[in-house]
Amino acid sequence: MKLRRSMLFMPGSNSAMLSTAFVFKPDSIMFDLEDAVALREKDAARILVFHALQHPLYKDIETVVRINPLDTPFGLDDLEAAVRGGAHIVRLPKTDSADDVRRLEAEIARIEHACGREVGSTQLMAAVESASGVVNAVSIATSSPRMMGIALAGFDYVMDMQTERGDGTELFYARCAVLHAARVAKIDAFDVVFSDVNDDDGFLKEVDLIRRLGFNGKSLINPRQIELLHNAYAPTEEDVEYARRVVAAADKAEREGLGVIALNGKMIDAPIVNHARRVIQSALASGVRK
Ligand SMILES: CC(=O)SCCNC(=O)CCNC(=O)[C@H](O)C(C)(C)COP(=O)(O)OP(=O)(O)OC[C@H]1O[C@@H](n2cnc3c(N)ncnc32)[C@H](O)[C@@H]1OP(=O)(O)O
Ligand SMILES: O=C([O-])CC(=O)C(=O)O
Ligand SMILES: [Mg+2]
Repeated sequence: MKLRRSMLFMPGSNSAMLSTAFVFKPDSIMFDLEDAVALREKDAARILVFHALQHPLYKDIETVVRINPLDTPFGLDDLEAAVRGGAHIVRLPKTDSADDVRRLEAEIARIEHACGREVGSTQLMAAVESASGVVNAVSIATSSPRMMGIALAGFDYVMDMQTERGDGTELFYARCAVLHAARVAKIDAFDVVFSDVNDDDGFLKEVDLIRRLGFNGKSLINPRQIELLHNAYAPTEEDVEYARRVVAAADKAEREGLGVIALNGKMIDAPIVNHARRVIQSALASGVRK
């Protein structure tokens, strides 16, 4: 089971962070060339990220580069650096339509071919940050076999919607739309950045909501959020114990040729057994909640 709970952003211009970030062990690390990088640092950041991608310290971790959109003066140069540097995933911000992804895909294939990287090996994800992006989420998510994920980017999205971040009501439709698009396309879904790095309670409340909705994980901005997120996503010992009993009861029922059965008065059928197997797999991959 490939876990993608935490995708840690870091400004591509920050050489101190680039040289230490791998120690925090997020599931994926995201070098940002877009909004975390000042205009006059764009070129320097691109070179730093190109070198960081090839450093042996990053060889065991999934790497993502958030490029600038292709209609900016930086987008294509960013893409060259990301693909030639060997990024596993390119994240396209401010994706409004499937055409944005298709244009990116064509450029990636050209660069892979030119630099001798296997054509098709660079994966893609799209961040939707506007009403158009959210409304087009299904066509964006299904736009390319390279797509591995779709993310909701809350800050630009609430601006486009002429509102602001609040208790989550303002994101409810967008979260559901992005999540459904991901499940239609069979790719991963990532929730928004939580910006107050000192508010653990607020962060955990948001994580509880998005975990129950079904998101694979979240974009993060600070290493202190990683452990909190991973722990909240791990199943509890009771969940695992119950899942084991469900699977054992289902296996016994199958040997005896029975279909639906009951365990402690609760119906056990195929979806419930599948869920139980998933809980066990996820405990094997992430451990149990502390
Ligand atoms: C709307 C958007 O587009 S969001 C996406 C773009 N934004 C970003 O990439 C922001 C990334 N995050 C950051 O820059 C920072 O975490 C901030 C500015 C939010 C907070 O900074 P600080 O208050 O200094 O964080 P904090 O005190 O927790 O830092 C502790 C250590 O972790 C490091 N650190 C902090 N954030 C990160 C990060 N995202 N990646 C790697 N290392 C980090 C710091 O360098 C510091 O290291 P040190 O102890 O060796 O000096
Ligand atoms: O992509 C993200 O998660 C962060 C971002 O740009 C936004 O919220 O506007
Ligand atoms: Mg944004």
